[in-house]
Amino acid sequence: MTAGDFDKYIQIRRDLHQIPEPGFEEFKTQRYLLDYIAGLPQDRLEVRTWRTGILVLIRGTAPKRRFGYRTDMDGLPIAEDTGYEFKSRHPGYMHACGHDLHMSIALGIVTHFVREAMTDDLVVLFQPAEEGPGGALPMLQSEELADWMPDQMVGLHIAPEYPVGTIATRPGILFANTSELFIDLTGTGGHAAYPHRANDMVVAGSQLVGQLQTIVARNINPLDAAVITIGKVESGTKQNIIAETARLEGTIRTLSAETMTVIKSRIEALLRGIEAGFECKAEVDYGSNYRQVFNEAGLTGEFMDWLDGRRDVQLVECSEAMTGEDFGYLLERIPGFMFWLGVDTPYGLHHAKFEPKEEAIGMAIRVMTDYFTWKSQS
Ligand SMILES: CC(=O)N[C@@H](CCC[C@H](N)C(=O)O)C(=O)O
Repeated sequence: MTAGDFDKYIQIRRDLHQIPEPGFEEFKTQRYLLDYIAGLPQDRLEVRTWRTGILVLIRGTAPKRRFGYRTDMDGLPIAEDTGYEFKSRHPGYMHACGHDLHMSIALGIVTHFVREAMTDDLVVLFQPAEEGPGGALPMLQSEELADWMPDQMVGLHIAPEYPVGTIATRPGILFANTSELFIDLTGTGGHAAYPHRANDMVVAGSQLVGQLQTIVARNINPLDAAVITIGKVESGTKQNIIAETARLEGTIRTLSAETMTVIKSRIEALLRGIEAGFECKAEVDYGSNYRQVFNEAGLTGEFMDWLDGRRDVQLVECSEAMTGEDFGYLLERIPGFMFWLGVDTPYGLHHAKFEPKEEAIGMAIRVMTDYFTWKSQS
């Protein structure tokens, strides 16, 4: 592939960047991807859709194995604040987690192997709803994937903190276990001047936010990493009305499944305390839960050794991160690994000013196509 070809994938990323959509509503994104794939030589290609996702099988010349590669597709509810000319055209939505780059890289991989067939088969999964409620598990369980199940799975995620050219990964756990967290408090609303006749859920909710932060600080071994973040609080309608309800929305992250259980039981204990203390009702819903991303040691070690010989890659053996990824479900069933791809930007994932360096797209396509070709020959 030439540098000119890589420019095409930058344009694709920019097109996709303009149409970020919520999980399982990636209709325009799916249409864009299907139109692109329809324009490729079709002789080795089979395409299936599953909800808003796509599965692409590229038949090898004499397949003995089936490799798998996965990209996510959805955007985030963030009002974009970049300086891009190709800003999101969907108000309040943005590709702020790199899924536009991920998809463009996946199209580059598909394009390469329909033109230059490898011996083995390759299945490329365009998976919806990574940010929630999670597309990986139902896609894994789908009829569409059942007879195309790969023997090995690879995925990447862009990393703002590393320079372009860097690949960071590790054998074992890479990303945390996650659980969403939705708490609803219900009390009694009323006039702001008569607090004694009401039961104020702004006060109960505020106390609860503080109490939740004591779980990681006071109930979890400091050597066992865990996070509770409340990212959204909703309560009240007007400054002189006592709020009847409060809703807290957040996420829990842990490096072990046991710690997740401990945190959930502590949350429930605190909710019983809030109910007793504020004479209100407290309900919790854990939304979607993702398994840890656990890199299979043999394949990850082999990939890292292979990368070590490349002059265009700076390999980093990184620490675990408290990010989550439903790719963990794929790795629970199929051996494989995920890695971070450096995109060098001062603003982190999920930030409105997030501007990843696009040169990483070509680099990732080159590394992944070389890797699958090498694996297919080994
Ligand atoms: C890579 C990344 O940023 N992934 C998300 C996954 C979110 C899972 C779920 N909706 C939750 O919030 O728990 C992340 O926030 O780590």
